[in-house]
Amino acid sequence: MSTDIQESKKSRRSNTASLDDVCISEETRKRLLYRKEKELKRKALKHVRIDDKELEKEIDKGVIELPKKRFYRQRAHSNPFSDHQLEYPESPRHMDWARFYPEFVSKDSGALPNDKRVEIADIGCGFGGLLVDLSPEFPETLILGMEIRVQVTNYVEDKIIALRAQHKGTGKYSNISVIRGNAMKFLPNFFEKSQLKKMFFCFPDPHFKQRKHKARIITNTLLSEYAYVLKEGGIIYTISDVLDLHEWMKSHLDEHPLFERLTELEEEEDKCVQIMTHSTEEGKKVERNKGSKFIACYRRMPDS
Ligand SMILES: C[S@@+](CC[C@H](N)C(=O)[O-])C[C@H]1O[C@@H](n2cnc3c(N)ncnc32)[C@H](O)[C@@H]1O
Repeated sequence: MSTDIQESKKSRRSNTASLDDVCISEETRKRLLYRKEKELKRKALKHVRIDDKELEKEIDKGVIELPKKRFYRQRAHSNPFSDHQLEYPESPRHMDWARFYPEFVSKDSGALPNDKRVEIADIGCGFGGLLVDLSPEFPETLILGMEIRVQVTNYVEDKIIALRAQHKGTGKYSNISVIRGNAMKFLPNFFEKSQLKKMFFCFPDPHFKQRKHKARIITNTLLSEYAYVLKEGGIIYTISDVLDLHEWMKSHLDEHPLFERLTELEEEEDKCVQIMTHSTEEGKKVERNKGSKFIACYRRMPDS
């Protein structure tokens, strides 16, 4: 760990030098430097327990601050069909989740206990507001955000590192993590059959044009994959400010034999509905613009 931090400082110095040699605007230079510095820190600090001595020194120096969103901006859309050189495990058995939730690792075995698996997934988690708000509601449940955009994933990862560090000793935020991934391609590589209790689809990309509808994250084929990773009684939560997309998600879920809509009362009383309505960054933007939010939640039915 200490070697990692020394390496990170050394490499930070050499990267600063190389940026001096190229012709870029001051703003770009600042953003690149910020990203590089955060990347090095992320590499050094991620996947460590918060009681680690070296990390404590960094925290005491006040180095672990919340990331600044403006340095992580990137194009709003990422093509879910292109090959992003994403890393994904051969199968869920090949996934080492211990690195993502180090506070839950058993000291004896050095691994996560058998009953500790990701059970809540926020698909297309964006800047991670939902993860942060779900964390205290389900402190013993492992929650994962999956996000396709690199810089956005980096932001969420840096935010979780900072939050864990700022709340060291309390265990807070140790149950949330994020992974870069394309949920439309590799979900069964990450999750076993019937593993998940809840899946969130908050303000998914609307892909307005008809010829782009196939890129929507809810389709018949994808719903069958979601049904595969969800356990019976598990719930899919959807929310959107785009009525057309809401109707699209509803009609596909209504038509699918393995999903049934929650009753109005069930939706009203579900605390996750309250949380997802107000906690995501897109949801907050919709609120600021006085837009509408359309919600539909569906239960995974038993296999017939
Ligand atoms: C409009 S944003 C909503 C973000 C967040 N859920 C919120 O409500 O603030 C949609 C997000 O889904 C991500 N996304 C789109 N397709 C994806 C895919 N196939 N797998 C994972 N993430 C995806 C996008 O990069 C984007 O961050």
